[in-house]
Amino acid sequence: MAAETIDGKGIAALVRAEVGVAAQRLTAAGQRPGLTVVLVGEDPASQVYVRNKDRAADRAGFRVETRKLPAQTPQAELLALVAELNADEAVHGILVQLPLPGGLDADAVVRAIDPAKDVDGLHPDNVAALWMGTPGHRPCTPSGCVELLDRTGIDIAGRNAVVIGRSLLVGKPLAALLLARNATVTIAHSRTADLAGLARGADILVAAVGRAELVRGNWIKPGAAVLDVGINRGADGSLVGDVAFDEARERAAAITPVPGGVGPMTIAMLLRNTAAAAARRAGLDAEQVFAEARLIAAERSASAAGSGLAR
Ligand SMILES: NC(=O)C1=CN([C@@H]2O[C@H](COP(=O)(O)OP(=O)(O)OC[C@H]3O[C@@H](n4cnc5c(N)ncnc54)[C@H](OP(=O)(O)O)[C@@H]3O)[C@@H](O)[C@H]2O)C=CC1
Ligand SMILES: Nc1nc(=O)c2c([nH]1)NC[C@@H]1CN(c3ccc(C(=O)N[C@@H](CCC(=O)O)C(=O)O)cc3)C=[N+]21
Ligand SMILES: [Mg+2]
Repeated sequence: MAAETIDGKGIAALVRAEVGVAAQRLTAAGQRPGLTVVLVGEDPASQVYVRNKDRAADRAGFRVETRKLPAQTPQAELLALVAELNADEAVHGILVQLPLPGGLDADAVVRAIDPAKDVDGLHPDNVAALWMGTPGHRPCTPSGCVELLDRTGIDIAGRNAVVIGRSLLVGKPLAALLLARNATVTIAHSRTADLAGLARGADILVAAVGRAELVRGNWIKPGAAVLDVGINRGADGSLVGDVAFDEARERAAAITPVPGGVGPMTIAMLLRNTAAAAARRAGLDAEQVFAEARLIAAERSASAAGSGLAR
């Protein structure tokens, strides 16, 4: 039997609707959520991200801007921009697109971001908070993956999770989040022996590699949940994930497509982190703002459905 396709696009729309309600409340409290994305050079995956994020932020009622800089931008100029954004009261979230072009020191740039505005969750203070289980911004793609599992009703505790990929942006933080939810986590990478065999033990398999269709159907444990983070360009310019979708869906119980899976969730969680930063600036409890927004958003969609105006 073919797997359930996890509707990342639809679930992300729900999260964005909730964040939109929170944004109205925060705007009324004098803190309209503001997000600035810094894009240096022309990384293709970053361009997909920037395009989709602008529209989503706009619709959720955020102030959003993208600062585009040429690939030859000197380090000092990039650091000066970060300092300017740190000092700007209208900016609650700063995201510097990675990877940066050669010659720029991403580590130094990320360290320069005010941790409270580091909505990507990459500053060492936020990385430490993640592993310690204390409050801080969590990276967007990993938290989007967990949100997808939760909103699809897939259990995490006690299950074997295999995360392929160990980047600071995706693999490592996702492993930390799954561990915090009591999964038994294995992190795999380019030096892992018998990757296919390891994957076959996974109840939850995540591919965050950046190699089109690396994960084949016979790597999937029957009944597993498969999350495909990869964004690769096919020969015809289309987007392709790290999982051979048509093969994998024959064995998995649930699987995310590309596009329409993890990618839209990354954007929804970026907006949520930015709204959380605005809430804290307004002196409000972000979790409480979201809990209330969730109820209001659910009421609105129920009454829209009741009046025949389903979204
Ligand atoms: N959907 C979304 O929202 C997002 C998608 N992405 C996409 O996800 C993918 C991964 O991104 P990111 O984590 O930043 O990538 P990185 O290039 O930073 O990391 C890739 C990881 O994959 C591992 N790897 C490479 N080749 C193999 C292989 N043959 N077998 C096993 N492991 C391998 C690498 O191992 P090693 O460490 O040994 O080199 C590394 O740990 C990319 O396609 C990216 O575009 C990224 C962010 C968000
Ligand atoms: N500092 C930093 N943080 C990141 O989180 C980060 C980054 N740099 N650099 C690039 C990668 C890539 N990334 C994506 C986010 C959303 C989509 C996305 O919206 N995907 C849609 C695409 C839809 C389409 O346009 O066809 C989908 O999968 O459905 C893709 C890719 C975030 N990244
Ligand atoms: Mg996707």
